[in-house]
Amino acid sequence: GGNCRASLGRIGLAARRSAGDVPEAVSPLTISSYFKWWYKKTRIEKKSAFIDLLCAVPLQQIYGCPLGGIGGGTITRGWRGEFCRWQLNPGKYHYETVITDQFTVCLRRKGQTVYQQVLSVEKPSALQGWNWGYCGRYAFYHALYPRAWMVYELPGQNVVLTCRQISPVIPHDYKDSSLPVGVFIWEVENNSEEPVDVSIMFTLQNGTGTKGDGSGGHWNEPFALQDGGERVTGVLLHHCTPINPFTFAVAAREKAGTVITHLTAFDPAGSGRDVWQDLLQDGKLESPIGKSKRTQKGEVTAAAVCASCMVPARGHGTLELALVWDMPRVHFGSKERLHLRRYTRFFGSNGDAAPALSHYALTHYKEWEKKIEAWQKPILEDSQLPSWYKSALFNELYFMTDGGTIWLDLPPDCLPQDLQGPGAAKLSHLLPVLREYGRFAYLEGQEYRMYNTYDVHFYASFALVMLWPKLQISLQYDIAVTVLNEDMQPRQYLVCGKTAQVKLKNVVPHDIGDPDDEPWQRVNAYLMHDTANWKDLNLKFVLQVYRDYYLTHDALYLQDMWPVCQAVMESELKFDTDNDGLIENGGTADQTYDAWVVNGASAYCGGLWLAAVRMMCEMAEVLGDAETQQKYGAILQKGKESFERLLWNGKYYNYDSSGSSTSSSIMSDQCAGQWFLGACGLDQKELEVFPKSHIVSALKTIFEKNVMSFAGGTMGAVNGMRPDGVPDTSSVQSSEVWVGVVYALAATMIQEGLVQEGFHTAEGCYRTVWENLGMAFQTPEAYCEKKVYRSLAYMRPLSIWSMQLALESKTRRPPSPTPTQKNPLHP
Ligand SMILES: C[C@H](CCC(=O)O)[C@H]1CC[C@H]2[C@@H]3CC[C@@H]4C[C@H](O[C@@H]5O[C@H](CO)[C@@H](O)[C@H](O)[C@H]5O)CC[C@]4(C)[C@H]3CC[C@]12C
Repeated sequence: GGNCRASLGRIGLAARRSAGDVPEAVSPLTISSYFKWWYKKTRIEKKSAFIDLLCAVPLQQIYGCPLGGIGGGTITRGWRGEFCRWQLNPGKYHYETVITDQFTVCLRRKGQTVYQQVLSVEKPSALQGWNWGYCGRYAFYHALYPRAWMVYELPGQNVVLTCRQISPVIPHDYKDSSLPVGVFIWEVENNSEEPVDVSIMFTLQNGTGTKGDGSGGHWNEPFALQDGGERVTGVLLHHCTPINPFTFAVAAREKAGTVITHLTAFDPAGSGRDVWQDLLQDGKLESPIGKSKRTQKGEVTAAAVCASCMVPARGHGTLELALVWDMPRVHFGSKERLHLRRYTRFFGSNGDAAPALSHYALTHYKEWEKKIEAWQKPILEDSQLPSWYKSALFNELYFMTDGGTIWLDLPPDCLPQDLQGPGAAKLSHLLPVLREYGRFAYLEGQEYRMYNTYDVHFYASFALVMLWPKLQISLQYDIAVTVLNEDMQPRQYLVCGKTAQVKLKNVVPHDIGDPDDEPWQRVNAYLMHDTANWKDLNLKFVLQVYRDYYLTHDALYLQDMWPVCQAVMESELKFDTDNDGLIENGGTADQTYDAWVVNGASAYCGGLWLAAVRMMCEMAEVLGDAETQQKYGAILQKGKESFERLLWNGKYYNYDSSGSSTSSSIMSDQCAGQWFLGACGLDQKELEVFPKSHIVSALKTIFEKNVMSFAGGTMGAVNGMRPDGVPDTSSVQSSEVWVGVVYALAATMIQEGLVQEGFHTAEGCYRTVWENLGMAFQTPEAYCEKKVYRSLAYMRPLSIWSMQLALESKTRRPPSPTPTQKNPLHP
């Protein structure tokens, strides 16, 4: 994708667009209120903006598979092996390649070093004494998250190195998946006729490439930990940062025939000649004992660990290294509360866990590999599935950890009121769930710094509920609490300019807060619109509650969520202003398409509404609440009729019923309600909400117009298409493709039997993002036909897991809840 580098632009206030491209809807008034807000935030308060439209992160087409489990921080490596994207402070990203962080190989034959090379194609100005510039033609990179493989064919040496990078991201595992570790397993293949001594040296700089690396006070020490007959040694790199101090460990497993040596500290700002010569001499490092001195202000330091073994002629050897980071206690940006990461439950919170974590990682990675293989194998070996889909399905999962993700542990003595105010006391299983499984949050996007943005999580939630269902349940409990609470603080919203309170009671929040503030304590970091008026958020809560119950059979969860569902549906009912059983949009961009105005009855929100009403009936039946069942049953009858009358045009559902010049646009997401109904088995004939023939006709129209008549059918589905086959350019977002929406659309197509169409539609997005735009491991929210994109590394594309659910359901429908599970109140 390198050829796109210069020509890609961004959508937003800083977009490199010609003036003529700016949609009429972008009012100068809002732009000026954003600018005023931005100025106050960044220049006066000296904080960073939750969405910075004026200083966007530059696009770098360099990323590969990240390291680390869920919610302990992540370190992303590039596909050329560099350590280049850092998220150690929760939710805060730092994009910097730290050139010292490298693997170097040394080969020795007959007691002489014959080859010593940094395994990097770079030729940096730093560390001039090292042999840089490995020829990229001899290196190969493969990633299948959470694993990656780097193969190096050492030129002229008859030796092949394969590094397996593994992170403990294991479905249904709530312990090892939380660990802030990654391992590098180096397989050495000696294809020559003589033995060779092989050393792999791992060098790591203290810090993450920020100014803080030189803030002084950092220091290193060697360590060794023997437990259960296994010995792991390495170097600890301590960081004395004022906020969120942490320790790295670079470690290796000692075993018969393997020698581990180290250098406690070296100067990465110098030539690096001492380290190089040390290794060159005998393939080992000096291994001094004792701690290093603390760094002075302005000084940086680094450490090295080297694993060596002899590989016989035509033989094979293995060297096992690990990188661990221990930042157990974290403050968010407000610094108001101290939080413990999930893994502290197993490894303690004193900040001295790096040796134990290293030992655990190096003695458990084989188990992790087995579990990951057992999970991925049936999909990888399914010859019916195309290769691109296998890559997309697993690799898009990078966002589960690299979405600024945080996974916290709650202290056992935590009280409901410690959590989030009065709402907490009303949910009987809130505390047990959060105490057992912790608290989970991930960003809307690396560039959109809001946790658990709920209208978007609706799409991504399939990945969470299918792979870590307890985290989805925990997240839902957190949302439920905020529904019951309010925040009466007034504030001005940037788009409409009006002042209103931050959070109303009985409505679902937009997000759970900004990690640069105090998430959970202060929700709704988003201040573009007052989302109390959004039409989709409440419905998306109800839809997820039933979907989660259908997939998990968790009756206690259903029971706890039921009053909350009733409360948000009551709030939503006021949007049915003409009492026709269908809600109306308010003539603003009052839903997830937050720059695309919608007025009156709409396919998107109206469809979500009917699906939610249908699910209310289902839940009422399960819970034996006849009155509520009857109430929503009557609304459903009336609403279905209104929906068809107001929106069905014989081929598809109109965008909205306002009769505006774009009312008849074809929206790619018009079947979102059906998507959820189908995923929960509520689409059978006698239960159907939308006539099957209408859904199939709508999907076929979307395929013909939004997919095949857009970019030659090769870029997925444009959000809005005019019936004459020209994209709807009435708003910024109608002419965008949203990757996560496309994967959801593909899932809906599969559910409805349009399997070929579904795969073709989704393939367009995968190939555009991962191949043509070079945006591997940073899938954006949106792109346009002509080289414009928006919001890199985004949550919504995790919706690809709904394609997998649709495929699995076709062969094996999840068993229906048993009668007892179905009706916990009236067994
Ligand atoms: C201020 C402009 C004019 C508004 C008016 O006068 O009516 C706005 C027009 C376009 C807006 C930008 C559109 C893209 C971004 C959207 C982002 O919101 C998040 O994005 C998701 C949609 O991609 C949404 O589902 C999620 O809930 C939101 O958190 C906010 C920043 C935008 C750059 C937005 C900024 C205002 C406009 C320029």
